[in-house]
Amino acid sequence: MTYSIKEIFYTLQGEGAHAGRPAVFCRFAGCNLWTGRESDRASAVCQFCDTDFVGTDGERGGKFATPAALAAVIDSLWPRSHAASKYVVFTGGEPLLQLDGPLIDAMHAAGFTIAIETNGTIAVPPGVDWICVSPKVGSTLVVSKGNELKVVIPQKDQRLADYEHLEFDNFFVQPMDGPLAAFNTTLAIDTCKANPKWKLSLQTHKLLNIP
Ligand SMILES: C[S@@+](CC[C@H](N)C(=O)[O-])C[C@H]1O[C@@H](n2cnc3c(N)ncnc32)[C@H](O)[C@@H]1O
Ligand SMILES: Nc1nc2[nH]cc(C(=O)O)c2c(=O)[nH]1
Ligand code: SF4
Ligand SMILES: [Mg+2]
Repeated sequence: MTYSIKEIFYTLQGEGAHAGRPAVFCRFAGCNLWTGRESDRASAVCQFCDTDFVGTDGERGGKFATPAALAAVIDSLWPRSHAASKYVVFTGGEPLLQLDGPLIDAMHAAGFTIAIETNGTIAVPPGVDWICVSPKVGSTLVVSKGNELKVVIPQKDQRLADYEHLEFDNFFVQPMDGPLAAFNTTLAIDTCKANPKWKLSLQTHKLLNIP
């Protein structure tokens, strides 16, 4: 299939259990919970998105006709002679609308460990090495196990207890960015202190002013 890619960049993973880890980010275009158009935000299932995932016009974005072509661009960003630590994060938009077995195989063939950031509404194909699920109130969660559950708080009608039985190795709350970011950060800290099942995930790339 042809992959529609918004942007590809090399940075540090900003969030979750791997915060600080060098990673190539591959951002797929499109999402199943919002069109990405501001005029649709108020009626979207997911209304708080901080990301432009519309189109293929970002850095190194485009339409890639084969897994090998996409894997080659991702691989070209990894520093030469440090092949042992190759790490790619597939995000979006919603990466599971496009990430498939042939692309997973191509990344593994190039020596990468593969992570995804997903909203959890679409099943994860076999072979993904690190699964981060960030559930959205109002959507149906179908991915009930993985490596980290990263819940953006607060969301209307959200109950953290609904997630605590799921099979994840790490449970994070991440403060919702936006006009109430400072309030939401205090709320997230208080949430973790009151219920230590949860750990704090900050969007450290925003604090550092890196992509
Ligand atoms: C842009 S999403 C793309 C991947 C996937 N669609 C998802 O929602 O997980 C990447 C991460 O950013 C989080 N995120 C999006 N908007 C946010 C905001 N305003 N504040 C905090 N985290 C946000 C998402 O919950 C998700 O964990
Ligand atoms: N540095 C950095 N870390 C991230 N972790 C998840 C991101 C995402 O947008 O999926 C992201 C991102 O956009 N930048
Ligand atoms: S599901 Fe993810 S990409 Fe889609 S609108 Fe929500 S945060 Fe953005
Ligand atoms: Mg982001």
